[in-house]
Amino acid sequence: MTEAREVLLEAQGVRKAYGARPALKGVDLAVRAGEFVALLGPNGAGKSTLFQLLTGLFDADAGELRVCGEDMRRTPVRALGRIGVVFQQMTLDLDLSVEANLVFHARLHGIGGAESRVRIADVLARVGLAERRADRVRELSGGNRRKVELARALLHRPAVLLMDEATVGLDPASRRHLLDEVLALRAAGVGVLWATHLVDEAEVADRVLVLHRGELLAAGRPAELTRAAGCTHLADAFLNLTGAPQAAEP
Ligand SMILES: Nc1ncnc2c1ncn2[C@@H]1O[C@H](COP(=O)(O)OP(=O)(O)OP(=O)(O)O)[C@@H](O)[C@H]1O
Repeated sequence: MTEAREVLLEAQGVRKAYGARPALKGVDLAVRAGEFVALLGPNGAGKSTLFQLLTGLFDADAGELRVCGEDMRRTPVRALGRIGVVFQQMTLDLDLSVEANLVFHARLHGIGGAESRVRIADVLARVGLAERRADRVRELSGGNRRKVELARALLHRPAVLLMDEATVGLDPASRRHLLDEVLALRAAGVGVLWATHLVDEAEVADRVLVLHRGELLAAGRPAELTRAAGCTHLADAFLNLTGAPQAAEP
């Protein structure tokens, strides 16, 4: 059924090398409206490199990237305007209030005045932080800081949400909360690409893409991937495919 939905994010033949060392060796992927896709790979697989290309931080050596049909090379501003992103490293100003961090981001997207106030109230309510809007980010727990980053990523109403190892450093309950918040966005038609090295996060995805050493080794629903590898658990299938031991949960 998801196959009939609009493709929001598309990569075709994407390659990237750092000097002589290839980081992505020709990656094809698609994320559709309302679909949660896990990009599962061990350390060094190329997940962050792919995210840096998808967020326009640098160009691919070859291949194409499109967001809502907008080519990342030809119309980068329009393509980037449809993306929301939470990077692996936190990028909030700890000494500003939750609200001030969001106002700054709203202005970057040309959203000001009453519209900005309405949207900030909306996104903070969505992540359960309406009561914390005046608090400095420094006073928030790690889990709530991540939720502020999620709220910020949603402020300009992106079609696609990119989450790069967003649960790193969070305790199990906070990880689960953040994951649930993002899974709930599917109902609004948001497409999500969720990069992780944790198999349990990939188990709840609509589709899993296994990335290893710059190559996609497998793609499919978690149960399909598990069956195709002749395993009963996705963790074993991942281990078979990549040879990498599953990282311990934080
Ligand atoms: N700036 C860089 N210069 C040189 N090599 C790099 C650079 N960034 C990444 N690499 C290399 O490219 C490969 C892919 O790295 P990348 O960070 O994209 O993987 P990852 O899946 O995000 O891993 P991790 O989970 O450890 O961040 C690795 O071999 C890495 O050492």
